[in-house]
Amino acid sequence: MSEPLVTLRDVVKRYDDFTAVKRMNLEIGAGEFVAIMGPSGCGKTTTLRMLAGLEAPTEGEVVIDGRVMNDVPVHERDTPLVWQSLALFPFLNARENVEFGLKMRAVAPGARRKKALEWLDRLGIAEFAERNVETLSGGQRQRVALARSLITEPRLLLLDEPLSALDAHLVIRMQGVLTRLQRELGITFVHVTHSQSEAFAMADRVVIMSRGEIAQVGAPRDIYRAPANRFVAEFVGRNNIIAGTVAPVGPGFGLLRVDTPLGPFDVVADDAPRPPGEAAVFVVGADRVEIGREPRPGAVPCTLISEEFIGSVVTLFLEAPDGTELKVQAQERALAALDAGSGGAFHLSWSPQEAHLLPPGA
Ligand SMILES: Nc1ncnc2c1ncn2[C@@H]1O[C@H](COP(=O)(O)OP(=O)(O)OP(=O)(O)O)[C@@H](O)[C@H]1O
Repeated sequence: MSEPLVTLRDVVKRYDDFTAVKRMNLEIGAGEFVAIMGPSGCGKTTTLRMLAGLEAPTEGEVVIDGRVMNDVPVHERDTPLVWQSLALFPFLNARENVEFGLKMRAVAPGARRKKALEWLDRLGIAEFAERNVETLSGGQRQRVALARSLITEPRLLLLDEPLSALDAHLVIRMQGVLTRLQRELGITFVHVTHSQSEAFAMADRVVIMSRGEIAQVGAPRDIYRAPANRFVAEFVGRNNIIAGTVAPVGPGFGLLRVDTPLGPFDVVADDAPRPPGEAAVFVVGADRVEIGREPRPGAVPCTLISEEFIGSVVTLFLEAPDGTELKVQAQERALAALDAGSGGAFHLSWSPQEAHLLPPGA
């Protein structure tokens, strides 16, 4: 990571006797795109509001660009926050809304007008400059809000679910707009979202929070393929989580054997001490499971419970004889040959390389 622009050092936020953020430590590099995600109430917005100066930490330090910001009021900061409801001024047109930040900085009318038009153009909405914002569509208003936040050229832009009110096709377009802008401008983005696809599509690093704590920080691929604990494995979804105990005799070759109710499985060993009989949990991505009609050595026999279509990708939910639910994700075309609709037995398998061990006790 580049030099950190933002450092959260042992940050705690309490509301009376409820702790919304528990001793959080995080560094965000200059020019990084970081997404914060997690279930409702996990402390995402509280964290973002502390970065924006809308909340003061109860303990710890929020450092931005080398300066401790705990007590710096919002109007002395350069950390605009864009959120779902936008809070555009309804009595101003698009250009006037965008100009607002420069007006507050006493920039001359001609100069700020020119700059506002440049930003509206950059966001592809120059033609709406003189329109009242109330008459614009959701996506257009979202762009006005972004232009208004970016016109002061902040080093850090905070985004709180900015796309959650938009239609699915607009979300994809706005994701493109946001990532392009972020790369072109080199501004650090911290983006709070409920949406995994949004976070994984845009962010360099994703922070997963649970109950006021960071559960994992990493590149989207690492979070997806190598979850640090059961919470993350379940939260990112489409993972098969299989629990067992370390077998008395291992297969060697860097592999560990885990005895499970589905049978013994070999998985890639990690560095943790793994005495025989100790609990071991591993994760296999649903898209890494092979499914066939024929029994194969080591494959798990299953019956199909349900199917879910998302575009051309299908997820099959199956049940093993002991009641364990397993998921398989594949292209619809690849599954057509299996004739899933006719019922009957399926056999699932995966290679040891696709099985990711969770750390002991995680
Ligand atoms: N002003 C406040 N007073 C008391 N409790 C608060 C206050 N603000 C937030 N909380 C609590 O802190 C916890 C974290 O809230 P926060 O808004 O950060 O969650 P979130 O992860 O952003 O959730 P969501 O996804 O639902 O927006 C919640 O339990 C919330 O009720």
